[in-house]
Amino acid sequence: MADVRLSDRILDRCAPVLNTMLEHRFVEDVCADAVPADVFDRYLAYEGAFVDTAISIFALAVARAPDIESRRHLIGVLDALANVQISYFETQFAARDVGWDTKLHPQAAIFRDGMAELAANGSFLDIVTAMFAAEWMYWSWCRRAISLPISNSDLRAWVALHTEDDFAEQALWLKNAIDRYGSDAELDQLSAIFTRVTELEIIFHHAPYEFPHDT
Ligand SMILES: Cc1ncc(C[n+]2csc(CCO)c2C)c(N)n1
Repeated sequence: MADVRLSDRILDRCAPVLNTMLEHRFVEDVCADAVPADVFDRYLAYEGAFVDTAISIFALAVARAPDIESRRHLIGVLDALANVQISYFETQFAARDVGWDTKLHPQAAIFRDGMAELAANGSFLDIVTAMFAAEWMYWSWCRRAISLPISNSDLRAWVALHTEDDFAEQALWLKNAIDRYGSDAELDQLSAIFTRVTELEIIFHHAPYEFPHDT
């Protein structure tokens, strides 16, 4: 076991919950080209809010990073979030009935608040692991989905964004950072964070299907 990387041990430990997320109705609907239009609209509103939150989370990671190499990399992530991902939502929202001011479904708010809390209270490695869970999961299912027909070109573009080299490198950087900065003694703690994030993801991806909501 000694030669198995910490990040792979975490993935192994968390495989059941990760697989549950990878089989989520939303993922299955994307792969079956069957996401209802109103579900996609609400998903985009909640996603846009999360990408905005992700900027704050990565900013905390920059603040707590142990060296300049990590800081440089994470500042690049912040740049991509602010100038590539947010731009995608600006274009989408201009053409739709939803936007930055759309009220979050309570379950989308649970995800946002849970992620923000993990970051606020977590160490550099805790934050890296939380975002590794979120990015690795998207990279995994989007690679599957991109080889299937997706008739909505906006949804297709969103899936494609998560299969590009830049995104893959980012997910791999997080994975490698766990191995570089973590130790086996942290396996339990980091696996708990990975599990918690993936549970929050499952809650988040139910939200666009549950409408109307009145809270
Ligand atoms: C709900 C949700 N979970 C994970 C991702 C994947 N993802 C794409 S960009 C980004 C932030 C940093 O790059 C993350 C985590 C997502 N988009 N939405």
